[in-house]
Amino acid sequence: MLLDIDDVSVTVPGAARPLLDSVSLRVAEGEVVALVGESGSGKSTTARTALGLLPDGAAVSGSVRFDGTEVLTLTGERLRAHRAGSVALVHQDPRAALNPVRRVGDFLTERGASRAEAVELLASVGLPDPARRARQRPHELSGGMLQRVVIAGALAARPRLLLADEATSALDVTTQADILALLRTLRAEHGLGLLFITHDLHLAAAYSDRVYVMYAGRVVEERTAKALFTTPAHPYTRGLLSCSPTLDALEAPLRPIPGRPPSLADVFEGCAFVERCGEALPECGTWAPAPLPLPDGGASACLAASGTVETEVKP
Ligand SMILES: Nc1ncnc2c1ncn2[C@@H]1O[C@H](COP(=O)(O)OP(=O)(O)OP(=O)(O)O)[C@@H](O)[C@H]1O
Repeated sequence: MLLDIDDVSVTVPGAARPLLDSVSLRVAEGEVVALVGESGSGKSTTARTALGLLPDGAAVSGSVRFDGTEVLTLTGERLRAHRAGSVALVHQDPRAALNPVRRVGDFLTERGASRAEAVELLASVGLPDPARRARQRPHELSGGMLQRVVIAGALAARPRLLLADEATSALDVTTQADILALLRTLRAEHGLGLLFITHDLHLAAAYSDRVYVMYAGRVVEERTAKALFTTPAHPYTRGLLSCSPTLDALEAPLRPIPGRPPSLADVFEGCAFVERCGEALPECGTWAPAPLPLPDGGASACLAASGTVETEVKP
C-alpha cells in the first residue's frame, strides 16, 4: 500500500474535540482517491499527515505509513527527503506557488529538472508550445496553464503520491475537467497514487476510483466512486449529492442540508451529523460507530445504513 493512514486522531490545544477522530484512509499505487466534505471537516489535515505535517502543538495518535515506512516518527534528513521526494502537494492557487518575477521554466529547474527536462515536463502536462512558455513569466499564462506548470513542477521530483488540495476549485468548469483528466492520465503514465481533495462530490465521483467522505473530523463513508454515486449509504453523503447540481438532474430541486457543519467547539456523544440528519435513530445521539462494512466492500459510519442497529447497538 502506498499510503496507509490507520486510525489517526489529531488534537490541538483549545479545541473541544479532535481535528481528526480515528481516521483511516488508504491509497494504492496507481489509484485515484477523492476526499470529500464540507469546509472544516478535516480533509486538508488528513492529507497533510501523509507529509508528516501536523498543526502547531498537535498531539497525534495512530499510524501513517508510506510504502511501509512510518511517517509520523520520521525526523531530520529522512523527513526532509520524504517531503521533497515521495509526496507532492498541489494547492488551489497556482499563483501563490510561482514566483511572479521568475520564468516558468525556472520553477522546474529549481526543482532539479534540466532545461530540456523542464520543456519535456511542460509538454507532458499538455501545455501548448512548451519551449516558449518556459521562457514566459507567470502573468503571461492563464490560471489553467499555471496549474499545469505547478503540476509539472510537482512531477519534477518524481513523487509516488500527488496530493491535490482543491487544485481545480479556482478554475472554470472546462479547465477543471481538463486538469482532472490530466491528473488521471499522469497517474497511469507515472504509476502515481493521487489523493484529491474537493468539496464537490460529483467531481469526486466522476474522476476517482474510490471516495472517502468526511464529516467533523471523521470518515463517514468509504466507497467506490460508482457505488457512492448510485447507492450512497450515509445520510450525509446523500445530502451532499442532493445539494449539488448535475446536468442530468436539472429537473430535480436542490435540497440543501439543513443546519451548519459543526465547529471545533462542538462536542458529540454520538454521531456528529445527528442534528442535521432526517433519518436519525434514538441511538444515534449516544453512539457513533466507526465505518461499518457494507455488503459491496465499502463502509459507512451510519447505524441505520449498515442495518446493524438491532444486533450491535450497545445499551
Ligand atoms: N493549525 C491549526 N490549529 C488549529 N486548528 C486547525 C489548524 N488547522 C486546521 N484547523 C481546524 O481543523 C479543522 C479541520 O480543518 P481542515 O483544513 O483539515 O478542513 P478542510 O476539510 O480541509 O476544510 P477546507 O475545505 O475549508 O480547507 C477546522 O476546524 C480548522 O479550523
